Amino acid sequence: MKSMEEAVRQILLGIGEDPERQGLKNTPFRVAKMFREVTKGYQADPQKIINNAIFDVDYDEMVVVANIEYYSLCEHHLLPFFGVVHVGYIPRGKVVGLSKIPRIVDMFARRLQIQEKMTLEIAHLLNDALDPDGVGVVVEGQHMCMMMRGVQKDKAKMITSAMLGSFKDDEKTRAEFLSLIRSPRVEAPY
Ligand SMILES: Nc1nc2c(ncn2[C@@H]2O[C@H](COP(=O)(O)OP(=O)(O)OP(=O)(O)O)[C@@H](O)[C@H]2O)c(=O)[nH]1
Ligand SMILES: [Zn+2]
Repeated sequence: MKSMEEAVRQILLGIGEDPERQGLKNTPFRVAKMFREVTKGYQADPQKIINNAIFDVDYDEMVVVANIEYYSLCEHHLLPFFGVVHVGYIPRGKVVGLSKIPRIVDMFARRLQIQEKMTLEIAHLLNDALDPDGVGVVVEGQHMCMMMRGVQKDKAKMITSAMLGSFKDDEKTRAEFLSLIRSPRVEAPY
């Protein structure tokens, strides 16, 4: 903790600032606290998040939760990337409590990430926990490291997907999922 604060102090010195001036005096403390907050997904236990909320149900049609907003940090630049996640699955006897899906998204988003890995991690956790007929995850992301620096393309959006089971093997299932998340009724807020 103290070493994180010292590291932030060094960054302030590195950019030519005066870490002792009034506005910056508490900044090393604030930044260390902020980093712990936005990376608290490392401490989360996936079993604890979902174990108590798996329910036996006969429902065997597609379940879709669209437009789950997330904020993550790219592991290359420690700058935010953010957007929405769409999750779909076809249960095989077991469903998960609705709120647990955004909690799973947050658990993986609040780490240093690349979007592809986060997409896969969400899909595999649901697949392992529910043993469903299939899982689909689509992630839309805008990356600050590409918007405010580097190539500076602020309209470019990255779209990644992970399709498992019937979402991978069955074209109709995949098409149904993609059409549900593209429906104007679930238009992304971004
Ligand atoms: N595939 C992928 N790449 C990412 C993600 N977040 C950031 N990147 C990219 O990671 C790459 C790192 O490339 P480097 O050449 O090592 O770093 P850089 O010199 O800062 O690259 P520029 O951004 O092109 O200036 C960049 O192309 C970023 O756009 C992500 O979630 N997925
Ligand atoms: Zn980056």
